[in-house]
Amino acid sequence: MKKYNLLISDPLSEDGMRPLQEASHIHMVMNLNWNTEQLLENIGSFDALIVRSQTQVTRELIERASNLKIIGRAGVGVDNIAIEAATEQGIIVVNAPNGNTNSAAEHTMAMLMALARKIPQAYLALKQQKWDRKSYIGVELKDKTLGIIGLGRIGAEVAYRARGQRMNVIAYDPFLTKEKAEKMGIEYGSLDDVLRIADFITVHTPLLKETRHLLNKEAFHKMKPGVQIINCARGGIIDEDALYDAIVSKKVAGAALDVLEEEPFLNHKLLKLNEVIATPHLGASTIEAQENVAIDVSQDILRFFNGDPVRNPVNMPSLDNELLQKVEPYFPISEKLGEFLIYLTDEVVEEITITYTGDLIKNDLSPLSRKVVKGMLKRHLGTHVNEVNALYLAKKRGIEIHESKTYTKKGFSNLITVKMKTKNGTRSVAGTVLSGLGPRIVKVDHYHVDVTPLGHIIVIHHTDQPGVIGKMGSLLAKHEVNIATMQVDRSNIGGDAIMMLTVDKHVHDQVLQELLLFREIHQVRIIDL
Ligand SMILES: NC(=O)c1ccc[n+]([C@@H]2O[C@H](COP(=O)([O-])OP(=O)(O)OC[C@H]3O[C@@H](n4cnc5c(N)ncnc54)[C@H](O)[C@@H]3O)[C@@H](O)[C@H]2O)c1
Ligand SMILES: O=C(O)[C@H](O)COP(=O)(O)O
Repeated sequence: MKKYNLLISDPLSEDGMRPLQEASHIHMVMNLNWNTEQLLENIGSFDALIVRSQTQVTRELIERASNLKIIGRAGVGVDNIAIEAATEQGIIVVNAPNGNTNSAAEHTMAMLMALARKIPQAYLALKQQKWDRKSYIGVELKDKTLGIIGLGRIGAEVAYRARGQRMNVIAYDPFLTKEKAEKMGIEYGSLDDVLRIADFITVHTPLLKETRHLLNKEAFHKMKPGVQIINCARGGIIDEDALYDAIVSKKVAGAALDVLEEEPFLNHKLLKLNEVIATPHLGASTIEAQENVAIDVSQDILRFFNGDPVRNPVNMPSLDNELLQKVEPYFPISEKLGEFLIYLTDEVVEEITITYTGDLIKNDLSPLSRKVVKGMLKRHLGTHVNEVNALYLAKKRGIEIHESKTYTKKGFSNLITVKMKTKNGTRSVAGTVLSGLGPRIVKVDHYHVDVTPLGHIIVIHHTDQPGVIGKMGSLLAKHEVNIATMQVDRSNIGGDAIMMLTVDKHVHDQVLQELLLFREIHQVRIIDL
């Protein structure tokens, strides 16, 4: 049995990793002390890598990772992973988005309360033998307004907890509707509303181009005097210079920070301000969260190496069980349609249109489209192409991919038609899965056929006239090529026709050349699927 080498480069829960430890086909190496150079030097021998937020999985590291197939992030944020580079290399990235939600929300509440009551500052004074009750007068949370920017998993949990503290909550999230806010018992607002109204502002967005420095000089300017800020999401969402100035100018009364732009942060100027309290990125650091994320990521790594679809892909569409059950039977035919079609041309492919017809169209069919494109590219790019990088590789080669859906049924409960445009015209192939019989190619261009897409296939375009089949049969017999099945269709009597043969062995070029010597035969394609 093939053994896969797995590197774990950040501290993870041992209990959570047990499924991987017990898997006989996984060889786990835990190395928490490698510096960047050592990582670069050694990454080439690993099939899988698991990290938290500490290891920087840069483009350079990914480009050195010639055997890497999967990167697991035991947590939510993937801003330490060069996702684009991973996608280009066909490396799947998975994360564990649900396991630390609760802990991060609880940490946010702990920071909110500690900030409001100046607990860390008072504790520090006590440790320094100072009994000072005047300097640490706080504020109540009850009836204050908490502004939440980013109402995803953690933001929503924070909202529920803040309501429990009898706070008013106003939230901004591009996906938040008035109805949803009402249902949650909170107010829905724009970003400006949140900045203007809130007494405390907590951010819970990912770090993206759009969220970098979301709280900047202008944003602080719009806030209420005396506002307090919490960041238990990602360093970089807040412009740290702007926050520093806003605190020094007394516009902002305090800030609680679990994360900063550069970590570890020991000598940051913000930490020198009395108004700032901080923790060293501890939002997910609970026994429960660490066990949860380690289990989730381990299971996805195992699923991947067992050939099963992963649950939490970051650079591919995710497939829940319900969707998987519907689309999985169509995986083989989708890939074979792509593989088959590419044999029909010697020209550069400019455009691919994948049309889905039938019951399946209510679902996200992009996993099938990825299979089609993978099948097409595989012939020329080999095993390097997979479901992760197929669309990227097609785009890089200037191939436009279109997907369309139509309800109109044409005799099959579901039909997938793939059309390929080259400078010489278009060719197409359609396929389905027949109940109890499996995948079938049912149409090539406008001809109807019924062929299992497997093994060696000869596609012959010819003129419909007596004797062609006989001549062709004798020629194949002369070369000891046994015909397994044969399909014929034509445009009209005496017009253009197609013959599709499945044969028992690979057909050599010599046979193809001899077939083309027959006047009635216009084109021959030898296909090995
Ligand atoms: N401190 C920690 O240890 C810790 C632990 C867990 C998660 N996190 C971080 O917390 C953040 C949130 O995690 P999550 O699991 O809730 O993610 P999530 O994807 O469930 O939620 C993020 C939300 O932000 C919203 N959003 C995106 N752009 C926005 C914008 N410009 N303005 C307002 N909202 C926007 C999204 O619509 C989404 O609803 C992430 O940055 C994650 O990395 C930190
Ligand atoms: O995004 C996350 O999941 C958190 O920031 C946790 O990061 P960590 O795994 O390094 O604690």
